[in-house]
Amino acid sequence: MPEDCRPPSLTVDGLVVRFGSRVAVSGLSFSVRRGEIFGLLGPNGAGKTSTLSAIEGLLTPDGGRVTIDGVDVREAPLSVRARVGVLLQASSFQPELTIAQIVRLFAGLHGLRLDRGQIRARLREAGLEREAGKPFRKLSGGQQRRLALLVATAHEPPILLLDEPTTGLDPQSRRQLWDRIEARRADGGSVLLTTHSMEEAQAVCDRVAIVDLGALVAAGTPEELVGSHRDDPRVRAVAHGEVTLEDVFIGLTGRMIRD
Ligand SMILES: Nc1ncnc2c1ncn2[C@@H]1O[C@H](COP(=O)(O)OP(=O)(O)OP(=O)(O)O)[C@@H](O)[C@H]1O
Repeated sequence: MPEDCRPPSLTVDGLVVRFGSRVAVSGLSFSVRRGEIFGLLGPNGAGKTSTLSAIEGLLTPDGGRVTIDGVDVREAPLSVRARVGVLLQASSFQPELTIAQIVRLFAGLHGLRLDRGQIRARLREAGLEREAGKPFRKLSGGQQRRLALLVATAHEPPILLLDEPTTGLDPQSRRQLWDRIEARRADGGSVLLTTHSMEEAQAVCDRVAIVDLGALVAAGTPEELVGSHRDDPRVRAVAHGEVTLEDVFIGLTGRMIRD
């Protein structure tokens, strides 16, 4: 099947999320196909985390629909939990639990009983084998992120939601996480991630959506976005030379600092 004809596995259609009188997401629509890494880009407060929260069922949308393989997430929350892995912005675990205990515990929450050998194999894949007996509090930032990703994917969900997965990581840890995300794609998984890094969007995302004030501003492959906005005067005004994805992002969302 040609790549663009792959059926979407995750569809967000006219999503609205409000917090009191504040509109966090305002009629947002996009879809993520199987075997695709899709990036949600937007300034602080644009509504990215609220969108992920609505997809994973942590909050009830005030309008619109989220479907996973055609099933409305509000109608089948258990099926969503089985099909979606979530890596939050700040994942933390009980500081005194060992890494092996954490993996066993969270796999158990998904109904998986992992024996010692299976836990060891998963830790090895994540580059954490030597840390199996360490308490969580002793892990480095990169190790914590790798553990969080391992836990999020313990039940091998076909869809991954990653909220700023590489923020605060050193280049080595970041590259390793990219490799792991790309491996999920190679296995046919779908990945929706948020990022403030245009480098990351360009390096790993097949398509991106720029959102601002809860609404879609532009979507396409990073190359398409640069190509179609290269001559936009707002983009030209902020470019320092050859137009980049960051120029398009700032040109379309403005220079104003957000809260
Ligand atoms: N629990 C909440 N109560 C009230 N307002 C909220 C809540 N969560 C988010 N908001 C508001 O909703 C809007 C969207 O926030 P959201 O966290 O979704 O943005 P974001 O794009 O993820 O931002 P960032 O890049 O800073 O993480 C913001 O104006 C934020 O202040």
